[in-house]
Amino acid sequence: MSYKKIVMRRNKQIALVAHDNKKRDLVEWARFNRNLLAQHRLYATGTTGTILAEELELEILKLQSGPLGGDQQVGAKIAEGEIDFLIFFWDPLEPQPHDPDVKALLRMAGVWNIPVACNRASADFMISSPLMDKDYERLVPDYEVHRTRKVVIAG
Ligand SMILES: O=C(CO)COP(=O)(O)O
Repeated sequence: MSYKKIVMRRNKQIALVAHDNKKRDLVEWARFNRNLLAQHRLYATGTTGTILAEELELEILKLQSGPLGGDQQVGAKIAEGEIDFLIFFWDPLEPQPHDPDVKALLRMAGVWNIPVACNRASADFMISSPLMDKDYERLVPDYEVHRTRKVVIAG
């Protein structure tokens, strides 16, 4: 895999998502880190975003609720290069009606080398990392080979 280096924008674009049993964890974490989060541009799936906007009194760009396509919207934003970090407290103990979308979102983060925090410990490491600094150059996979892939059609 070859990579292109990109200089990251000063204000990072962070997507915040939590399943219902994990919303309390995310809210507590976000309250504690409110001032750090306030320096960035925040996106969230519908219900998570509504709760966070109320709790933090910060502007949050709200997408659809997860089961209605919110995870897919976050995934699309990742593919379009609009999200720098994903904080996704997914529930490891309960199946979701939109599990395929959850998997697809995590897959997009993998495809585009996006840092993902799936719980409070990993979110702590992410938000406190010196790599959040504006000079950090992110490695973006170069998928030119895939884009120009030739498919031989028999017949
Ligand atoms: O279901 C979700 C993520 O998979 C989150 O959606 P809500 O923020 O709308 O609850």
